[in-house]
Amino acid sequence: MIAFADARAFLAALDGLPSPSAAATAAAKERQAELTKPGGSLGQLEDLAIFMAGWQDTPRPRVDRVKAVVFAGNHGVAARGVSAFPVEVTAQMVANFAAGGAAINVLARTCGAELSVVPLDLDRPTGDIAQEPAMTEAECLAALNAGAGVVTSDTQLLLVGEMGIGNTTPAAAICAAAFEGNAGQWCGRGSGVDSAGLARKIDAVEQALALHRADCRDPFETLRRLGGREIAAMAGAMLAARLLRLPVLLDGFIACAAIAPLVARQPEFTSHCIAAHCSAEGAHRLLLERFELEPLLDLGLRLGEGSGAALAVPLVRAALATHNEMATFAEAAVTSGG
Ligand SMILES: Cc1cc2ncn([C@H]3O[C@H](COP(=O)(O)O)[C@@H](O)[C@H]3O)c2cc1C
Ligand SMILES: O=C(O)c1cccnc1
Repeated sequence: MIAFADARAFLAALDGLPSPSAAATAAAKERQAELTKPGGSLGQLEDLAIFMAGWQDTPRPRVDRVKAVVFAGNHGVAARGVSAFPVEVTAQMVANFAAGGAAINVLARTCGAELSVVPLDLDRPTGDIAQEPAMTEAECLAALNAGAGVVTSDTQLLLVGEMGIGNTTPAAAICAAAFEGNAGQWCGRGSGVDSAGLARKIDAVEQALALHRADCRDPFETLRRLGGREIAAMAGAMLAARLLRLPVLLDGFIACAAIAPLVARQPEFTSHCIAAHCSAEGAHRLLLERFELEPLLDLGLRLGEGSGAALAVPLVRAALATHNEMATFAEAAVTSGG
C-alpha cells in the first residue's frame, strides 16, 4: 500500500515517476500492425490498447478489474454561497451512494466497475480558502494518504471521482495557482449556480489567490491552501496509481484540477492517464489543453462523481477486445498491404 510519510515524501514521489514498459509497448504496436485491418484504422482504440499494454507491462492487456473510487469532502468556502446547493447535500449524496441511487452507482454497474465511496470528515468542513488555508499540513497529508491507501495493485484500471458541494470553487483556485490565468477564466457555474452566485465564486477565488498564491510553491502547498480533502485524496490516489503503474481514466473538471499542481510541477505526470471526457464546465477544456490530452468523449456532462470516467470504460474494453481477439493477417490468410 502506498503512503506518504510527509509532504517531502509526496514531492519526492513526484520527482521519481515510473514509466510504462517500452518492451510491452513495442510488442503491442507490432501486434496492432499484424491484425486484419489497415494500419491505424481503429484510430484511438489502437492507441488505447498500446497505452494499456505499456502500463500493464504485457502485450495482451486486460480490463477485468476496474475500480471506481469516489471521495467526498465539505468546504468552508461553500458558506459564501458559491454553489446552487446547500452543503448538507454532500452527506445526503454519500447516503445515496450507499443506497445505490446516484448516477455513479448506475454507471459503475453498467461498465462493470467496483465502486467504493470514501467520505472524509464531512462534519468538519475545510477552512474558507478566501480567508485561510483549507487544511493544516497534517490534514492535507491525511487526505492524500486516504486517497493513496485505496489504490491496490490488483486493479487494472482506476476511476477517481468526487462529491463535495462547492468544490468547483477550490478547483478553480487550484487551476489558477497551478497554471496562471485569472479567477474568471477558471470559474464556471458548477452544479448550476446563478449569475450572482458566479460573481461570489469569482470573488472568493480572487481573494483566495491574493492570499495564498505567493505561498503555493509546490503541489503540496497548493492542495493544502486552496484544495479540500476529497481533492487532495484524488491527487493522492492518482499519484499512487502512477507509482503502482496503474492506468487512470480521468473524470471531469474537479478530478483534473486535483492533479493540476502535480502536472505543473511534472508535465509528464499525466502519461498514465486517459482523458475520459470533456466536461461542460468550460475550464475543463482549458485544463485538458494544459495537460495536452485529447478527451475520448464530449457528452455535455457536468456531474463529477467519476461519471465521465465510467462512460469511457466500454471504449477501453473494446480497444482491448479488438487488440486481443482479432485475427492476424497470417491466421486469417488475408493478404497484408505493403
Ligand atoms: C445532487 C448533486 C449530486 C452531485 N454529484 C456530483 N455533483 C457535483 O457538484 C458539486 C460541484 O458543484 P458546485 O461547486 O457548484 O457545488 C460536486 O459535489 C460535484 O461532484 C453533484 C451536485 C449535486 C447538487
Ligand atoms: O466536470 C465536473 O467534474 C463537474 C462539473 C460541474 C459540477 N460538478 C462536476
